[in-house]
Amino acid sequence: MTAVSLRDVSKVFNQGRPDEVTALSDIDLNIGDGQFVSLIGPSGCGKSTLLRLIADLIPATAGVVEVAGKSATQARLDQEYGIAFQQAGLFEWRTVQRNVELPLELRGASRAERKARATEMLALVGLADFAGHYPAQLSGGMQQRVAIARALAVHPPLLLMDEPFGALDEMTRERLQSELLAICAKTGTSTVFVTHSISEAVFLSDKVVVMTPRPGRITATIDIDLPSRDDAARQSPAYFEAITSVRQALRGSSPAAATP
Ligand SMILES: Nc1ncnc2c1ncn2[C@@H]1O[C@H](COP(=O)(O)OP(=O)(O)OP(=O)(O)O)[C@@H](O)[C@H]1O
Repeated sequence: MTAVSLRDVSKVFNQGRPDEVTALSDIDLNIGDGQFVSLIGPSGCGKSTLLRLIADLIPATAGVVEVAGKSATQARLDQEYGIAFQQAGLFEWRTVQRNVELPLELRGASRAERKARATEMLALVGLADFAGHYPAQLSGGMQQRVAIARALAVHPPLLLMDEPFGALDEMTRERLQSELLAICAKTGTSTVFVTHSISEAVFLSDKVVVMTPRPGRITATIDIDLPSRDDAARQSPAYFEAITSVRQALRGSSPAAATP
């Protein structure tokens, strides 16, 4: 089945006003079940807007957005996806455990079910021993792992992530990338991942979608085929070749490259 499908989608902000912005134009994108897809492109090319359309946080101006074969609105109501942003966005006054329980509370899950699921998710992200801590007592990387656990707590088939590792140091980032891949493989979750990092996109993805600004469009879709997704993969010729392909696609799409 198709996890996400966008057909001929556009998004115009402030339509009809002097400050009108066409953030996205002619977007066609299909993401298969279990696929990991990254969106990459220069600032302002509409990556976050695309993610927000899929999440039904904002409506499309034209075109069709479907998640798990349903309208984006229905998919949101059915909690078909979890979201994690650059800021972990945890509630400071709730313990780690109770942060992860939140989406289950919103769904009306029983106390026992919430506790069991949160415990399972915290074990999955390696934070079983921190359930009783408060967010301020955790490092940035640990807070991101709590945010991922929370996003996955309702076992959504789809995970939407907007630069979740952007604020982390390189070593923590690489470790969380590997952990995320392991979690997605274990749970069969499809993922849409926004990043500014070419190497991050290549390491994580089955498919890298390259976007260009003004108006935001998709200019290339690059399939990534690495022999493995472990640390050795970061040294493989296939990894460096894929990085070059994405870099070239980005150069081709940058305004500077169009200047004679
Ligand atoms: N709520 C809004 N109202 C008006 N314009 C908006 C709004 N949200 C985004 N835009 C505009 O839409 C365009 C795309 O923005 P978006 O945040 O999706 O880009 P991005 O690729 O995620 O950028 P970055 O990499 O800097 O995060 C930009 O020109 C932005 O100014």
